[in-house]
Amino acid sequence: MRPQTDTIIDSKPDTRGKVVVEMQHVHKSFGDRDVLTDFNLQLFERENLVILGKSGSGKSVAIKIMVGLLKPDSGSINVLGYDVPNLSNKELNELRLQIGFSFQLSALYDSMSVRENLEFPLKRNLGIYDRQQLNEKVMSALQDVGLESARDMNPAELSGGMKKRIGIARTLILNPKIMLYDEPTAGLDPVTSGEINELILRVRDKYNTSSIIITHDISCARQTSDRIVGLFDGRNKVGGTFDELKKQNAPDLQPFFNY
Ligand SMILES: Nc1ncnc2c1ncn2[C@@H]1O[C@H](COP(=O)(O)OP(=O)(O)OP(=O)(O)O)[C@@H](O)[C@H]1O
Repeated sequence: MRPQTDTIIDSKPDTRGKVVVEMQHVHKSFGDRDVLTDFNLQLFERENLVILGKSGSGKSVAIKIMVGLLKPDSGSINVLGYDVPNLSNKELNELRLQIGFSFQLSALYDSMSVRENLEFPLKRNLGIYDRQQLNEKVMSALQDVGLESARDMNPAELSGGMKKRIGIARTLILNPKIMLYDEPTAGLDPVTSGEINELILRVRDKYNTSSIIITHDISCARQTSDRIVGLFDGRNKVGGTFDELKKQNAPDLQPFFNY
């Protein structure tokens, strides 16, 4: 079923794979604050979908509902075939193992080296303790993000861009089917932001992942997106490719494009 948005332009419907995430008519309030009023989203296999919206528009709330960290007041959420609001804790854990969450602040453990940070999810989530297997997986993840040389460094020695890359490597190491990037370029200079954006594209191409990228950075949206959904007033009001949205000149998007 197509999402109910104000303006959806469907540029290449026939080339899309199967739907991996579907959120329909999702409502969420905190007290008397309505954050999501009728939020709809479809994410297709091997698609980079950007959710664009200003600060406080509910992007993170939408993602937390998607992975079962928050319960919606109403609406349906299906992720990789799981009916998210009705999952047991065991099923939720099963689902979350297939989703990689790249946090805004990288969330690396300062007391651990880069190598130890990357080994941590392998040990905790997959029960891998074999030294050779750990070494191979760590090196492969570091190669993916172009930072083999940082293996024995501590997070404090890394630049902001390097931290983001290691954060992405730590997420990729579990081979997720879906990647969630929360403000991947926040706090980075334009050159480093461009490198992170390229990495996001490489991850899609190499691993065939589907990704949701939450951002208010229009350059990030332009570079990384196959499709963009604009979240305004609690709803996904506009959708389409970057060029389609630019042409459309929707009032809600003007502050982003005119930035
Ligand atoms: N657990 C919570 N309890 C109460 N209010 C919340 C909670 N989580 C989010 N909110 C509110 O929901 C609104 C949307 O927050 P959200 O974090 O989703 O915004 P965002 O679009 O991700 O913004 P940003 O780009 O600044 O991260 C905000 O007004 C926030 O205060």
